Amino acid sequence: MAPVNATDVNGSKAYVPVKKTLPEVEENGKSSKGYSYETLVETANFLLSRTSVRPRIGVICGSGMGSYWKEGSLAENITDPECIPYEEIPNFPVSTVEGHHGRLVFGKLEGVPVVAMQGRFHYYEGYPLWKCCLPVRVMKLIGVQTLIATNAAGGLNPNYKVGDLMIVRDHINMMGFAGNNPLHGPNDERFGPRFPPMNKAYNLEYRKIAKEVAKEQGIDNIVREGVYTCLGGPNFETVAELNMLKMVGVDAVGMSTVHEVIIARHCDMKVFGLSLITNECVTSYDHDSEANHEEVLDVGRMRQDTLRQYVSRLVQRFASSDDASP
Ligand SMILES: O=P(O)(O)O[C@@H]1C[C@H](O)[C@@H](CO)O1
Ligand SMILES: Nc1nc2[nH]cnc2c(=O)[nH]1
Repeated sequence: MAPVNATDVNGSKAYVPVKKTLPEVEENGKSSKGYSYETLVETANFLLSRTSVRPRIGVICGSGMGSYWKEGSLAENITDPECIPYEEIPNFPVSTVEGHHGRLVFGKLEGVPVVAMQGRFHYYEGYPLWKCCLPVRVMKLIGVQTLIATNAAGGLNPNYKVGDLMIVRDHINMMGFAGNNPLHGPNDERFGPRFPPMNKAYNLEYRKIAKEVAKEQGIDNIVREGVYTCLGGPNFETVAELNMLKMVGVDAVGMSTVHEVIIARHCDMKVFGLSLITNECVTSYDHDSEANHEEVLDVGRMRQDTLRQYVSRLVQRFASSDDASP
């Protein structure tokens, strides 16, 4: 495009667009569009060299599931644990959320080899989406085939109560509507296709198993199934935003998971999503309460035994179901 004339019709200086190519932001020599396949292989090889467990299932422990505290949480229940702090893992981001553990725990849950992320990376911490999801690709490279992504979320469905669990049936990628997608940028076919489908994001068989296990454990009265959405955070939502989300069919609102699931499905991992409803979304101006992070953590602590027992059994049942399938 030719530069516009520097003098506008009134004789004053007009804006002159300068044609320049913005450099790709480099961080430690890595492109802003994501680390290369080879770089992530380096990270995966580091983890394989530091651990003896070879997990097929990866669990992301959300805010309601012991990413903040130790005693009684799922990750603390892993037997023969091999723990690696994020700071020691090449190319890994570090958790900036105060109190988050920030480590990978390799070991066994009900005899099944797993790796758990104790502390995840959120967009609101300042990481681009691709970086928030980097651990999912690393999991894939070390042999993980199933991702269990858990989160804390606000309950928007009026039938939901604080302390309920929601099996994620589907998600709405709100941030993606604005063009912010973890797959944005060049595609490496070694991870997956340029245009991955997303209509079977949350594995149907796992969802059936999760309902069966809820019955067996006598918690089916608190286990729901619904649609999750992620907003960038860190602020909680306005009344108007929540009413809009309700209208489009959202049952629970959080600040994670959706982009991790997109990356997992892109590289053909099977996915199960679970939300802990930690607060009621306020959809009326007459309502006095306000969402807050302390409540999220308190409800997580209150439900930690139930969650630990439920997710541990799910791991065991998903593994047997995978073994049985051709
Ligand atoms: O990591 P998750 O998605 O469980 O954490 C949610 C979102 C925010 O980090 C936090 C808000 O309290 O809970
Ligand atoms: N965006 C969002 N994230 C949450 N995490 C826990 N509760 C909430 C909530 O109400 N909104």
